Amino acid sequence: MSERGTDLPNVLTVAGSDSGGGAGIQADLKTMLALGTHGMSVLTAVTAQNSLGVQGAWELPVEAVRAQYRSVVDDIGVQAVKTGMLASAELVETVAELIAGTDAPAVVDPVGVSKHGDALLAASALDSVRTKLLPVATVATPNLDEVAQLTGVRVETETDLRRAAAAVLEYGPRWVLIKGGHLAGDAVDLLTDGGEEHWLRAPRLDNRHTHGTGCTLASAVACGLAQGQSVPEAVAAAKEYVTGAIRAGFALGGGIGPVDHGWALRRGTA
Ligand SMILES: Nc1ncnc2c1ncn2[C@@H]1O[C@H](COP(=O)(O)OP(=O)(O)OP(=O)(O)O)[C@@H](O)[C@H]1O
Ligand SMILES: Cc1ncc(COP(=O)(O)O)c(N)n1
Repeated sequence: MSERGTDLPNVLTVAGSDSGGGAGIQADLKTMLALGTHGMSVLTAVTAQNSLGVQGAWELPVEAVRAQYRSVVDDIGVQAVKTGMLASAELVETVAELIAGTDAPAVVDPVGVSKHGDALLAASALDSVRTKLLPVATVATPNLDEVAQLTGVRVETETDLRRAAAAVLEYGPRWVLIKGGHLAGDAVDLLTDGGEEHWLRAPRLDNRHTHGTGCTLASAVACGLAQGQSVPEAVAAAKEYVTGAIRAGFALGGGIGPVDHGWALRRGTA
């Protein structure tokens, strides 16, 4: 491998900016750097955000999103795409159409609300997520609140994860990774394509600084796919990466601090 990293695969995030640097575009790009890929971004919205919550959010015009995407894909090329905050029905539909025309795997994190309960997607966009975005996903990565919003299935126990996965698969993603991070007990996620089932289990870490876990996990999956891993391989590696990042999460501001994206870069150098 060249020292300049010219062999790095290109990974694109289509997401919102988190001014506090813990989630959104910032989490995605840090993950992409830490996992040995070249990260690129299409900004969909700007949020004024910190460890206490989201103080404001502004969407970008559809033309600005489309132009960023075309600039990246037409010249540089992408080996994987990841989506996060898409804000409105119009943006969801635009991004779904752009992904459908791109020959690369897509990881769709159907971001609905922030950890503090701030809405990051208009209620009027849910139907577009179901019928336009989920069908173009190689892997969809909803958390339990997003599963409930999109399918009506409420998960209270690990066995409910199977029902949740089946309900999301009805909308057409090739794989679904249901994140059980909000359940009590171990942090258990279920990856399935309707045939294979992979249970991913990690001990629940007693660290309240977990801002950005979902963005980080989905970006890490996109990195693995861009590097040629299968979906189960990429998800297993991403789970290990996010678990390490939560373990190293740190206080910042007066509220919930971010996970530490750099932990894997420091592995073996301490
Ligand atoms: N306290 C914890 N200890 C270990 N793993 C956790 C913990 N909390 C979440 N996880 C894991 O982190 C990943 C992200 O899950 P989570 O359910 O938090 O997603 P999310 O709600 O989309 O994230 P976010 O709250 O950042 O939007 C999953 O693999 C989940 O199991
Ligand atoms: C721009 C943006 N995208 C996604 C999230 C979700 O992350 P979290 O649930 O950890 O707040 C966020 N807070 N902000």
